[in-house]
Amino acid sequence: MDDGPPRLDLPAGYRVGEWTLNGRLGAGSWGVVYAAEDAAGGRAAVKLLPTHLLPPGQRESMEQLVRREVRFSLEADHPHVVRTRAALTLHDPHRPELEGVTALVMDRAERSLQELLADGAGVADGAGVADGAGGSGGSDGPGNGDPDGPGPVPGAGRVLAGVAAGLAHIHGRGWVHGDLKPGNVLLAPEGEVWLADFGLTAELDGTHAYVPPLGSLDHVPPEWWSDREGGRSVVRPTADIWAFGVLAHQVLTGGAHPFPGGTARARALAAQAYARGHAELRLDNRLPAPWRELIADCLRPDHASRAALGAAELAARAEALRAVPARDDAGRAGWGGRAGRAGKDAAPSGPGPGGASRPPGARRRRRLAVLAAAVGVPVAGAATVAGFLLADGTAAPENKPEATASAGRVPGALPARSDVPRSLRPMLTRAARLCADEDITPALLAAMLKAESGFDAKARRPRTDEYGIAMWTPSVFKAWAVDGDHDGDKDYMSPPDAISTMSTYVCWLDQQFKEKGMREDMPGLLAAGYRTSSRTVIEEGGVPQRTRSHVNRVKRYLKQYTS
Ligand SMILES: Nc1ncnc2c1ncn2[C@@H]1O[C@H](COP(=O)(O)OP(=O)(O)OP(=O)(O)O)[C@@H](O)[C@H]1O
Repeated sequence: MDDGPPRLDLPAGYRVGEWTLNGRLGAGSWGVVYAAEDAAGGRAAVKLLPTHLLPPGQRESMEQLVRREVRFSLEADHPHVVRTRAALTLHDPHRPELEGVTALVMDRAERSLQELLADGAGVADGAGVADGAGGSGGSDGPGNGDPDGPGPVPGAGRVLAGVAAGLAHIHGRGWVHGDLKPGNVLLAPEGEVWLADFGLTAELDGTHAYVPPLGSLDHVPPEWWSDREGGRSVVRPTADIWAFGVLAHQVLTGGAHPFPGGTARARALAAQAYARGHAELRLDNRLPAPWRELIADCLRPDHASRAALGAAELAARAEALRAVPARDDAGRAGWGGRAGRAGKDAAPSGPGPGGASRPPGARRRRRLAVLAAAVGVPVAGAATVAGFLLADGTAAPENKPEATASAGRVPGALPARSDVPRSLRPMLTRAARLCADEDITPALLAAMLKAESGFDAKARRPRTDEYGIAMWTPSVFKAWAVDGDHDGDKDYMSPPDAISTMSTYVCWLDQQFKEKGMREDMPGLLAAGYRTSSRTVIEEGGVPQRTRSHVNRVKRYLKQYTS
């Protein structure tokens, strides 16, 4: 990163809309970012994008990028994407240099992943923005550092799971981020992980999009160098998958790039040699096996072979690995992050299938074993985004929702007599099995469906853009979609797809709330989160008033189904 030509030095106290600037946080290639506070003293960050200070030759394309950045920043809505609160155009007769500057007001992070890596290790990040830019400082690549050298960044698994979930959201919306690198991953004070910087984000037109040939040389895939049309780069979602592989390697090794070389250009050449079959992929030998497999899948040499791994599956696998110690030598695992519940159970007792470990505990053991087996193989139609998720490859007997290793009824299994349509029961059971957390039960899903649509597969509420049995908003569904009936497509009007997707989404909500210490009244929180968003529930510290009557209905039905 450099400090970019257009510098805007604004004093502390300067007002941008309702926000007061409070010192500069940093500058990227074409943006300057300031700390800011809103009228109530809330933290914010303001990014100024001063295209008009650029020479006329660059201005037009930069203006296009700024328009893109504004659009995608405002449209993205996911807990792992930085929230953009406003986009303003500045005008100040006393400061002509600000005329027409775009200001993006965002939630403020503590620092970027790049800064975290740089604190603990000599690290490679973006190497300039233009094709042909020189290298930035960086590591020499894999395996050649001190074996006791820099460890994984604190919370490596959590950070990577967050990045992958953000990416799954972006791809689910039909976009490519286009500039995934540690400098564009923000870490917030409460441990949140946010993807940021949509300057190179593009909407896919079919399978690909075109962007100016800009980006981090350390994170662009090998085909980036040759895939050009009319001076623009062809980008596909697999470019982000490659970038994730590089970034994951860096995060898990404290900064080592997966390809050898003292400069970004040299590392890029090494990646191209590998892509042409002239060199093997040699990942750092300290990586634990399941992470190594995932990174190797991300770094497959060409777009076509990489395309087997979609971002939703990537997110599911990263989520499953969040608790795997970030180094193979468990004694030294530099694991600063909080392990999730599955993490505690998955304390290593030796590598299992795919290198993952076997936890104690009957119900969870079976489920996590399935998960471990799923790691490293494509999990068609079953891998999902949420925490604690599994590939549901081991189908339970269809009409025996209660079937488990133990006798007796499982908490949350549907009673034999209830108003839940018979045809939905196996679906509900299978959907609940997608989530290994015991809060997510067939009974809870049934109660939510009844409150959402009254079990009506054709339900529609066009005014609020909600459809089908689980009342999905199509664009939101797209970001989470699961092919519940394995028919090759994901359709919010199809009950198996809608219900499986509801389960994975609710599973993820459950995890978000627990991470924030919210454990009381989980069915209420989940029903409210499903109606609004995790962020709304977390910000309001519980069930928002406006969802109370809906939530009470869900709880009433749940009581019927569990009493
Ligand atoms: N929301 C935020 N909260 C805190 N810091 C931020 C935020 N957004 C950006 N920053 C910091 O500001 C600096 C510059 O931001 P950013 O990288 O987005 O600019 P840029 O011009 O798009 O950069 P580049 O194109 O080189 O990636 C970075 O160091 C980043 O850590």
